[in-house]
Amino acid sequence: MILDRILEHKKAELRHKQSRSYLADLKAAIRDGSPPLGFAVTLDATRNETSPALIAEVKKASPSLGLLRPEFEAKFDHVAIARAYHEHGASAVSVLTDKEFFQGDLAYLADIKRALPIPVLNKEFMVGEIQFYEARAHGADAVLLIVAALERRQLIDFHALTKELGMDTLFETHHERELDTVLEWIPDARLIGINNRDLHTFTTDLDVTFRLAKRIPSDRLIVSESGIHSRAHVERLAEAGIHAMLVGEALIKAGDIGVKTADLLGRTAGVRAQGRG
Ligand SMILES: O=P(O)(O)OC[C@@H](O)[C@@H](O)c1c[nH]c2ccccc12
Repeated sequence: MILDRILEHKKAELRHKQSRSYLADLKAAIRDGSPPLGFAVTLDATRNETSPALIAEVKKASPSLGLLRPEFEAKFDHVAIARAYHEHGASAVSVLTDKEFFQGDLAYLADIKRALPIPVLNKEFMVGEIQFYEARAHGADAVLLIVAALERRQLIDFHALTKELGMDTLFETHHERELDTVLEWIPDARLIGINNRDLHTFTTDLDVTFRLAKRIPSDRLIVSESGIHSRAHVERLAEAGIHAMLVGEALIKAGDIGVKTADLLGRTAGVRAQGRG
């Protein structure tokens, strides 16, 4: 399936990054950069009864759809997109940095971090330690660990490294057994992601969130990921007590990204947003 292909490619990519001087450069950049913002804390503080906190994703392409908008071929203004998210109520931004399958870039992460005061998640396929230094050096406040992609030992060690670097970990699950692995082996896992997308078929189903959420202790923050397209979806998530939601496609493909952001959150876009392209 696609995840296996991506992981294979990611490991090959990492083999070219294993020089001591690269790690030393990243550590120096981390030392000279600003400290991370609290990702989980921000989500918790900005959610309300009618809407989970929004993590809005800067996503240029996906393996199933290719470019999400044809005009991205000529111009992809990642900072303008992130700014629209922020101005219309997103609590945090997720930035895809994988080049091969999502046409992302670590530079997008750094640019967005510099431009905005809200926390950023580095959306990557983490398979080696160097990537955590890269994430932090480019401004990440949180990273994603995909439970289906990692051994138990890696989950534990990568989470420890993430914490050491001052970032938060979002654990992504899709099946009961993956969720149980996290709950059993990572006692301090605060942010639990439930990916509604089946990586074999690419179909999304919000019921995955409702099913898995029942097993999650109430002291955790639940993040519903993928396939969230309408205000009706968001209301169902809010009713189920879901704390946060990760949305890419629906926002990126909207005629007006800012208006769609506000719409998902049940707000009307402000005057500042009107008349924008
Ligand atoms: O574009 P969507 O359906 O709103 O989904 C966003 C996000 O959940 C999705 O991009 C995603 C979830 N987990 C991932 C892991 C890697 C890459 C991408 C993802």
